[in-house]
Amino acid sequence: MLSNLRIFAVNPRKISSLHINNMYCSRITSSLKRIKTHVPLGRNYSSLPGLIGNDIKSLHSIISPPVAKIRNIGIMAHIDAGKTTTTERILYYSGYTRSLGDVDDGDTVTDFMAQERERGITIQSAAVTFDWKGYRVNLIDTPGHVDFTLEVERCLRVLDGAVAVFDASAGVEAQTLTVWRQADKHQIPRICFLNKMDKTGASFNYAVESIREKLKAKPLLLQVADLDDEFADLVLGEFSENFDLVPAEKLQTAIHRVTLARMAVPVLCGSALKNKGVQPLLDAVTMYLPSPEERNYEFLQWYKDDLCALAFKVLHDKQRGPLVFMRIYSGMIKPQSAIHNINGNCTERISRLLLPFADQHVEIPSLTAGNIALTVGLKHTATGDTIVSSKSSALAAARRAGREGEKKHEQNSEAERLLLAGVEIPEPVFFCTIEPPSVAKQPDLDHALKCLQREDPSLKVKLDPDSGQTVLCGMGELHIEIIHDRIKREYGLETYLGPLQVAYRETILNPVRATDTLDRTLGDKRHLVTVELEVKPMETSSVTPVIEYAESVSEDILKGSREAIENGIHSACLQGPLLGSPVQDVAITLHSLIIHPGTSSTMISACVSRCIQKALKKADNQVLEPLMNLEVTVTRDYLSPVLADLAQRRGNIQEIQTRQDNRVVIGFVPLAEIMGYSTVLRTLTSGSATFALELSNYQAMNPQDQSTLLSRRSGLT
Ligand SMILES: Nc1nc2c(ncn2[C@@H]2O[C@H](COP(=O)(O)OP(=O)(O)OP(=O)(O)O)[C@@H](O)[C@H]2O)c(=O)[nH]1
Repeated sequence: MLSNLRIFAVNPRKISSLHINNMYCSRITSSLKRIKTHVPLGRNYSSLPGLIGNDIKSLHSIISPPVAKIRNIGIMAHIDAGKTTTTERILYYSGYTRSLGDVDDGDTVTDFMAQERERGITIQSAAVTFDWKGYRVNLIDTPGHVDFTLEVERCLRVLDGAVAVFDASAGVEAQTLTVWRQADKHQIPRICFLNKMDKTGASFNYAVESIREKLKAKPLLLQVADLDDEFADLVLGEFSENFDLVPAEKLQTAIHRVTLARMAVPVLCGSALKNKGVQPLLDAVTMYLPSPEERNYEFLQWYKDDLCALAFKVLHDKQRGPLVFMRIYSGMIKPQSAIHNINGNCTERISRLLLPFADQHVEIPSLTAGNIALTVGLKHTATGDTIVSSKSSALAAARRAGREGEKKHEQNSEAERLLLAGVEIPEPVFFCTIEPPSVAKQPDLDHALKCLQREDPSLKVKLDPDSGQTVLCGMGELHIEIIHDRIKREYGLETYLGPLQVAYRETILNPVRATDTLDRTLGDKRHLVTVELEVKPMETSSVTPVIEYAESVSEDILKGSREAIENGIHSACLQGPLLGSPVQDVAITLHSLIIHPGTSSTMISACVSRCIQKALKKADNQVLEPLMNLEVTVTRDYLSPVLADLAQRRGNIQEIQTRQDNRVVIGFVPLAEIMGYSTVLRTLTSGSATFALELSNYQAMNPQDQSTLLSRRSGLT
């Protein structure tokens, strides 16, 4: 409840004694209902924001503000914590929208994709640029649903700071932990916003404790006293003598420093829905989160003043073609100029340069380091590519990086270190076939899938070698559903999806040796290869096979045929003998390879591949299935039916926590058993429970479950 808000008073002129890790909190006993809000609560948000017209304040004339005044910020949280609502309020208070969008009414600015408006969830992150008290803030709204984790990772890579939004009645939830870990990985300074303080069951103390315990972070409790005049008077009057006098800017600088060093996280609270605490949050963003020049990006020294940027998002626009969002780390981008893509090793031309404002874009003449730009005209750049001004500039940077690497005895290749993204693309866990309405439409479907893959590297598309059908592989049911929907809406193609299937893997339990000979004459050429190799199980998990060469295999043979051998190994491991699933956790040792002169590399690959397939068939095989971390939040009354249902789904319950009046069931469950769980859970609990799922690992199926699965697949049951 708002009346239970705990507030730390910061006097803008004088500040009370400061013990950063043990800040004073005071309870406001008076209801904050008396606070006057200056926000009209009308829902008549005028459809799309445009820069001309009354709804949107025009952008400041400064296109590239001083870098110290830039904040590249992301908002991250568990699903439904209120990121989108908070973003809408931020846009309202920063002056860019005249009325408030509402996720429940489906008229928010940042959730501009049709599906987002209908489903009320954030799917694609949209960059929004606005100004606040002389600062330029580039804000990226990131999705909370686990199916879109990669979107979050990608966005975190280009941020200098983040706001973690929590539902104050739930504290730290499953997905908060995931995004928190991701932010740790990218060393992002953060502030916390405890949202939904108006909700029954909201507890400031509980949420702060969960930040301390589950995230292992040190919360700094802050709230500016100007939310409530009466409270401010108390602090400035009666209580002021209790505190040492510390100038406000000294306090701010100290908080800024500890936030930047990630020694602690400032915590603010409020209610985005009820328009409470949003301006202080914006102040905190500008005061405590770092500017781009305060982040220590090691690679900047290699580029000096040359352009270095990261393409972190690609969108396809029907009229303008691919739009590429870029974070500029150094140098400048101009329209009508060429850029070099290090990943693709290609040079292409930017035709236009835009400043992103949700789904509206302002044309600009140039943009400098620290900013987020939107470029038009790049046809080959994909999400995650590193962009520089020219090939020679990349070479110069590589030389500098090489020198630096030598000093530090680093092993990485120069080119590798120049690539900025470093975002791991998780392996998809679901797949299904997709078919166009007619064979004639197959090229259109291929085009749509190619465009969607450039936008979303977690979407994989394969061809089923047996049926020739196109197969979609994705991160979850929702992910595949959204892709299907987008093909229909954005590319006008009505496609048919086959049943959703779990992506299993396979491995072997014992080492096996095999030999094979391929002898084929094509035209007047004889191709003859003999190979002997061993496939053995590995203790450590590795998605790709570990390849070893016995000493008996001569250097000469390897020099000419290494690529062909390894291609053969990789292609053989894509299809295991049990289910045709990828084979993992294996090491392959090549013992001998005899090649008749003139044998083509395709034949060498084919022979190696066939030999591995033979070995895999001889081994004892094991199916590995994706195991999910599951967290179900349910009221006490419904706990028993939820547990009984999970037991039938091969669920393994680890812990049942108490969270206010709710019970939180934490455990593991095989993905195959949890398909369509949202509908089941809704029915079981009359819609009162929520759940979060995340891939934990691949685990060996027990013999009975494995044989049931194999019989089902072969049509015997
Ligand atoms: N009571 C209360 N409800 C809120 C508050 N902020 C948001 N909500 C509600 O919480 C629900 C989720 O809000 P969103 O803003 O869509 O949350 P989100 O984190 O962006 O959700 P995803 O994009 O799906 O991850 C909506 O029904 C909002 O109206 C708040 O301060 N108080």
